This record gives sequence, C-alpha cells and structure tokens, in this order.
Amino acid sequence: MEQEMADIEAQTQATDQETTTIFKKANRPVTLKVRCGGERVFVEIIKWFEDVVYTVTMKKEGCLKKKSKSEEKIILKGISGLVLPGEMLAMLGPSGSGKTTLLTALGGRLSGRLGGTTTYNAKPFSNIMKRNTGFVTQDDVLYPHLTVTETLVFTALLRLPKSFSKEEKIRHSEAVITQLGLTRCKNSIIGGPFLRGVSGGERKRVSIGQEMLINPSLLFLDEPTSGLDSTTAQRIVSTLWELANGGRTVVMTIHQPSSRLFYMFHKVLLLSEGNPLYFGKGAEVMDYFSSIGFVPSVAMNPSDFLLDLANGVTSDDSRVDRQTVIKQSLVSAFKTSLAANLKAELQAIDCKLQDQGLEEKQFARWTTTWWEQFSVLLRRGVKERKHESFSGLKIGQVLVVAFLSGLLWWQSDVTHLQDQIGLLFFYSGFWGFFPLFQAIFTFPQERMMLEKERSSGMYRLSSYFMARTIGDLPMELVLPTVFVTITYWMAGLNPTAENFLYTLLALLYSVLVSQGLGLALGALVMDQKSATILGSVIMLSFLLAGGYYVQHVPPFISWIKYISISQYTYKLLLGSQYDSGDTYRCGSNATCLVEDFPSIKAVGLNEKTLSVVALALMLVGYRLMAYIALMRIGVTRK
Ligand SMILES: Nc1ncnc2c1ncn2[C@@H]1O[C@H](COP(=O)(O)OP(=O)(O)OP(=O)(O)O)[C@@H](O)[C@H]1O
Repeated sequence: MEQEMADIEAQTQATDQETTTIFKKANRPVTLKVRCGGERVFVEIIKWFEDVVYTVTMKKEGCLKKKSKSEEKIILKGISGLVLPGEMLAMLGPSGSGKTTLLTALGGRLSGRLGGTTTYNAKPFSNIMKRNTGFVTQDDVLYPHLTVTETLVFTALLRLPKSFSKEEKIRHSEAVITQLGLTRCKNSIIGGPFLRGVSGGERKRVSIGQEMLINPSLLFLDEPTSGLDSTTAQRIVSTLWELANGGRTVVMTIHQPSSRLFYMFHKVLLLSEGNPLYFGKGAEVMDYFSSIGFVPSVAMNPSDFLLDLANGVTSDDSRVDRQTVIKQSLVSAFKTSLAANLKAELQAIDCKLQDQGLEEKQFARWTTTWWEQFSVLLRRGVKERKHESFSGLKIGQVLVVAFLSGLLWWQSDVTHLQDQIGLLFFYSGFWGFFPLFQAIFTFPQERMMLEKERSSGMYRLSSYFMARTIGDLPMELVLPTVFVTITYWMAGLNPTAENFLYTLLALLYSVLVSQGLGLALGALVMDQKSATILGSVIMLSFLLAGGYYVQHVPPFISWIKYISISQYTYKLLLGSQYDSGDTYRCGSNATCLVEDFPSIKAVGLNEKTLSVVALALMLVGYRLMAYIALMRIGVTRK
C-alpha cells in the first residue's frame, strides 16, 4: 500500500513538473524592447486604454404616434487604465455597469462606436495580437458531443504553431487538463442543455483551458468564476495568478470575489453605470475610499463594500433617493483624485514605449497550414455530428417514405405515364426539400462557435467552409442513393443500369444544388426559424414553377422556371426515362408521343445540357453566396 502511494505521488509530481515546464515555456515569446533614457527592459504585453467611450443607438417606441425613435445610450463613459505584464486586473461593478462591454472592447472584439484609444505595446490591435490573446467569454461555447480531452486536443491541433509536433500538442493539452484539475472528467462529454455532460464549473475550466493552451501573453476572461464553488474559484484564480506571474497580462471581470480572491488582484477597476469609480492597486482600494470619506462600518469583504458603493449604498446611508447623489460624488472624487495621476502615468509609459514594437516578422499569418486546419476541422466535425448524421430517425424517415412510394407506384407501367412522371416529380420535390432543410441549420447552429474561433484567428474561413460542407456530404448522398435504389426498382422504372445511373446522378446533382441553397439561406439569415420559412417559400415556388402542376403560366411570372431547381431536375429526370420519339398507349388502339404529354411538353425532352449548366451555376453560386455571407462573422477590429 505504501509503495502504491509512493508511486502515485511520484507520478503526480512528474505530471506536475511537466505541466509547470510547459507553462513556463512561451510558445511565441513576444518581446518588446523598451528604451527610455538608456534603460532597457524586456517585457511581454503592456496594455493601456485611455478615455474609452462606447455609445449605442437604441430604438425606442414612441408612446402617442407609435413611431419608433432612436436614442443614444453611452455605455462606457471615458475609462482609462494601464495593465503591465505580470499584473492581473479585476473589473468589478454591479450588473449592467459595463464590465463585459469594456472587456470586449479591450479584447478587440467590439464593433460600433468606440471612442478613445486602446493600445497593446503602444500599438493598436493587430492580427498578430489576436493570435496571441486568449479570450474566455461568459457563456461557454463548446461542442456538446466531444469529450473534454477531444475538445482540448482539437483546439491544440488548430491553435498551436507548426513548431510543435502533433505529440507535443497532445501532451500540451494533457498538461492543461492536469493544471485545471480536469483529469477526473477528461473522458466525459461536454454536454449541453438537453445532454448531460460535465458540470458547469468543469465546462468553464475547459473554456479557460482552450485559451491557456496557446500560452497567451494577454488573457481576457469574462466572469471566469461565476457559478463555481469558492474552492474551485480560488483554484482558477490561482492558476491565472501564476500565468500573470510568468509575465503575462490578465484582465477579467468578476462579480463578487471572496476577500481571499480579492487580494490576489494586482489592480482593480470599479465601474458604476459606465463610469470609473476606482482604478489602481487592489491593496490600496480601501485606503482610497476611506480618504474620501467612505469607510465600512463593520469588517466586510472589500468586494461587497465596493459593490455597495457602486450601487450608491453606504454603511450609514442606504436611502434610495440618496443613491444617485452618492454615485455622483464618487464619480467626481475619481476625477479629482485619481484621473490626473492615471493620465500622468499613461503619458510616462508612452515615452517608454515610443522606441520599438513587436517583432512582427517572427509570426506567420496563420499558425497552421490550410490542409492541417481542414483535416482537423473535418475530423472534429465528423466526431461532433456523427450522432446527427447517423440518426436513426433520419434514416428511418427516408426508408419509410422510400418503401411507401415504392408500394404506391408498384410496377407502374409506361401506359400510366401520368403516374410515372408523378414519381419523377416527387423525386425532385422530396429531394429538393430534404437537403435544403438539413443544410439550412448548418451555419446558424455553428454561429457562436464560428464567431469565437474566428475572432481568435484560429483558422481560415475557407478551410472551415470546406470541412463543414464536405464533412456531411457522404451521408447526404448515401440517403438519396438508398431512396432511389428502393423506389426505382419497386416502381418498375426503365430497368436498365444506364437509365438507373442517369436517374441517380441527376438526383444527386440536384441534392447538391438544394443543399447549396440551404447553406446560403442559413448563412445569409443566420436565424433558423426565419431561414426555414424563407427556404420553404422559395422551394415551394420552385416546385410550382417546375412545369408539372401548371403548364399555362402567364408570361409575367413564367421567368421563375429559369431559376427553379425543380424544373431543371424534373427535366433531367424525364430525360433519364424517355427519349424524344418514344410513344405510349394513350387509348384502346392509339399511341401517342411521350413528348406531347402535357406535363412533359411544358418542359420538353431536349436541352438537357442547358439544365446541367444552369444547375452547375447554382451549385457554385449558392455556395459562393454562403461563403461571402460568412465573411462577416468573427471579424474584429484590426
Ligand atoms: N449593443 C447594445 N445595445 C444596447 N444596450 C447595450 C448594448 N451593449 C450593452 N448594452 C447595455 O449596456 C449595459 C452594460 O452591459 P454589460 O453587459 O457590459 O454589463 P455587465 O456589467 O457586464 O453586466 P453583467 O454583470 O450583468 O454581465 C447594460 O445595460 C446593457 O444592456
């Protein structure tokens, strides 16, 4: 037993040592040479922000005229600060005071009317900075069906630079698992709203782990401890403290840290309704407020005291009507006592940083090649969605419809031409809607993930787009193949291999086009409900204009058929069964030309090449539209 304990201890020590070494080693050391008056120091990221103002325009319903008016709302009202490498800044304030907005602005992820200056090593936010910055959002955006290890390994494969071998990347993720105390649940799935997985705290740690993997010089965290017990919160903040201690800059928002946590922060920024009430050393905050006459009546957690103040509540005055006055006096006190010193400090550091900037040349535009990104994203996508692709329900739905149609059209003969072409048109309808609705959900479902990963410059849009659209393809082509194989022979369509293959290829071609339309609609609208409604309206119009239901369309609307996927597919499917000159029995002793049958005559049996070309244009065009629509996701300030 003693030996066993010793072994376990030795193993733990070895892993701990490995973990520590990995985190001491900077992946992409960012070295800034600062010279000022002959002084030469080496630092990582120095970050400051000056007079940050953020304004939004909000629509307001007018009371009488029921007209909507726009109103400007200032969310951040001139906030300045400075964070040096090795420091951990906590942003405190009541809910709605602007903490998340400021963090997002500092992390270079806020678009819109942002005033003031924010610099990193005296430079504005750049793509290089983006890749060297970790950002942990308040809501964890993770794939629910991947395990903790898979999540971190895939992130490591995508985010760690080429100088790391695959094995090193995997070792690195294992080290993060150990460092964050996730060993116990490393093989559990992340889970989601309807899928039991790891706990909320563990999920948060996985999100932090994803950012820790890149060993960032600058780490932003939005409420990393919310919803966690105090021991876990302490553990996380200690880890962040260690990261900061290793020369990194850590900035986080936090709701109500315990006093144990509070004193770990080097700097504190207290916000109230977008105004700064304090910026400075955490250890000096109580002295500052007592110097301006605000002292807690009983010994209390400093963060409770600060939040009370930010809400305009003091120990001797908690009257609601006094709250605004108290808040205003705190804002004025900040302006007179602290703002000037802070400005002077910012100017002094400006002088120090004027010399040189980041050694940008050592960074490539992307950390991994296009092909690596594509293959990792493809594997990750297949793993995450295998339950969906091989869903029994989906396969069952296709099989049931296939057998049902096979029975309804059982050995239908060419003498029943109406029936046969009915089946062909049904093919184009069912396989127009089915892939359209599968594809419509693709991008709206992935939006958050795409935003998160693209904002941190994890991969190219093209590699993601290819992996995402190719990953689902096999199953999306297998299902129509199975469907056609069943119905074709049951319904007794032209029984030659050539005709069968022609029908199958025409249908698969149309499936790819409908899928493209679904991808484009999803990416353009980015809302599942609206995209589904729009998709069904468009596909229904295509079906109606397909030439089967109505043959005498008024000229002013007959143009729809030129953009109708169904019309081109129907035409190709007719071509797969009938040739010009073919006849059928149209009376007791009469034969008629197939091409004269009303719902065939409307589309004709010729000009098949035109249909192939038109569908090819749509195949490429819709995908291009989807791609262009996605380019706006995850774009941040440069
Ligand atoms: N784009 C926007 N449009 C309208 N209002 C906005 C916008 N962005 C932020 N706000 C408002 O600005 C205020 C500050 O929001 P923010 O999320 O930064 O607060 P917070 O301090 O992080 O709050 P919490 O602790 O609850 O997360 C809120 O009142 C919010 O409704």
